[in-house]
Amino acid sequence: MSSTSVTTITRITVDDIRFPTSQHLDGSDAMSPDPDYSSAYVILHTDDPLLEGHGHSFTIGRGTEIICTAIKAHAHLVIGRTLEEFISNPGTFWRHLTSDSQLRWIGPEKGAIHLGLGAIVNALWDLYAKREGKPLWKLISGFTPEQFIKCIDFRYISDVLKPDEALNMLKKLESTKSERIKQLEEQGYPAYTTSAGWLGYSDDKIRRLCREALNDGFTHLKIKVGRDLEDDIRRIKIIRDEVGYDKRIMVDANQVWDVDQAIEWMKNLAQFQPYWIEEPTSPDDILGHAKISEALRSYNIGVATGEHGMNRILFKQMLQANALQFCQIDSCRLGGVNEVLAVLLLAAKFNVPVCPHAGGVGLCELVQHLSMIDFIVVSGTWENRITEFVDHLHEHFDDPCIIKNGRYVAPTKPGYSTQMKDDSRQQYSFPNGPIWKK
Ligand SMILES: C[C@H](O)[C@@H](O)[C@@H](O)[C@H](O)C(=O)O
Ligand SMILES: [Mg+2]
Repeated sequence: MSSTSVTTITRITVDDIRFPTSQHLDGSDAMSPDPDYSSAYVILHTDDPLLEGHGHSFTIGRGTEIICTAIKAHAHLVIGRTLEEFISNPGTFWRHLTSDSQLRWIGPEKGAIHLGLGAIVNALWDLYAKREGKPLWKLISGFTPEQFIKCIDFRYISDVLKPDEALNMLKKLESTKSERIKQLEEQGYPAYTTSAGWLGYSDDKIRRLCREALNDGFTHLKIKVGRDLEDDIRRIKIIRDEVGYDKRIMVDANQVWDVDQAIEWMKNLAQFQPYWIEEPTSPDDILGHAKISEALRSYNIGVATGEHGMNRILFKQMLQANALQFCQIDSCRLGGVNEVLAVLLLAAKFNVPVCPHAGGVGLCELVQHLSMIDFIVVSGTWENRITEFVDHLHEHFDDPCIIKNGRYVAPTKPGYSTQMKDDSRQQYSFPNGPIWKK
C-alpha cells in the first residue's frame, strides 16, 4: 500500500447503459440474433472526491435493469466500508459480499445476483488499482504468493485445490515473473478476433472483415455456427478461402444443440479443421461437455466453454470431468476478479489453457488484465492461449484496449480499464438517454 490514509466508500450510483448494436447485427449468434450490448454500471464513490471505483457487468439488452437492481441490493454491504478492509483481506471481503443471509437465497453465487456482485467486485479492484497508481494486471502481478492466495475464497474448491498447494504453484513461478513482465511489455498478449464471424453478417462483409483481420495480424478467427448446417458449411468455406489453412478457426454454437446433436453437427464441420467448438450445449451440462470432448478428440477439435460459467464450482467440475479443453472465464459472469483468480488456479492445476471470453461491451478492456495475470503469475505461459477481441464500442472507454499485430498491448493507466466516458454513459443511458429517446 502506497498510502496510510483511510478511504471510505460513501455511496454507490448505478446506471443502465445500452448500445443499439442489434441495428447492424453486431454480436449476433444462433441463440442471440439481436443483442444490444449493455452494461449494468456501478460507481463506488468515496470520501476522497478524486477517487472512484468503476465496474460493470455485461448484458445484451432487456434485463439490464434487473442486474442494476441486483447491484443496488449489495449497497449495504459496501457503503461505510473502507478500501483498506478490502485490501487487507480481499478474499474475506469477497466472502462477506456473497454471504448476505437473505440475498444468498436468490443465488447462491449464480444468475442475476452474481452478475450484480461481479460489477461491484470489479469496481473495488478498479478503486484499489487506481489508489495504487497501477494498472490492475501490474498490481496483482506484484503480489507475493501469500497476498495472491488471500484474494480467494477456497470454500467449495478446497477438495480439489487447497490453499497450500495453490501457494506452492505460485511460488514456483515467482522467480521468473519479471522475465514474463518484460516479454509481455515488449510483445503484448496473444488475441483472436470474432469481429468477422457474427451470424447476421453478409458474405461480402465476412470476406472484407477476414481480410482486415489478416491485415491486423490475427492468426486465429472465431465464427458463429449452429443455426443451419448448410449455411455454416458455406460460411466456413468462405472464411477458409480467405484465410487459408495455416490460420486457426474456432466455431461457437452458443448453446443451441443437444449433446448428441452437437457431436453429429461437428463431425460435419470437422473437414474445415476447427480448433475448438465453443458452448456446444447447455453451459451447466458438465457430463454432456465431457461426452462431446471425448467424441471429438479423434477429430482434434477441443471443447471451449465458460462465458456462461456461473461460478468456480462449475469450473472445478468441468475440469475434474475433462469436459473442456479451453477454459473461458468471463470477467463479469463470475463474481469479479477474486473468483476469476480462483478459476485461473484451478485451470493451471489441470493444465487447461485459459482463453477468456470477451467482446461484448467493456469485456476486452477487463479480460486483457486477467490473461496477463494468468501469464505472469498463475500458468506462467501463453502457449496455446489466446484472448478474445472484438472491435466494437472501445471508443466509449477512458482507457480503451489497444491491439497491435493481433496482440493486446499491456495497459499502463492506473485501474482496471473499466471506466466508461461520462458522455457515453449519458448518451446511451436507458431509457432516457438521447440515443434511446430518438
Ligand atoms: C451475444 C454475444 O455477442 C455472444 O455471441 C458472444 O459473447 C459470444 O458468445 C462470444 O464468444 O464472443
Ligand atoms: Mg461465445
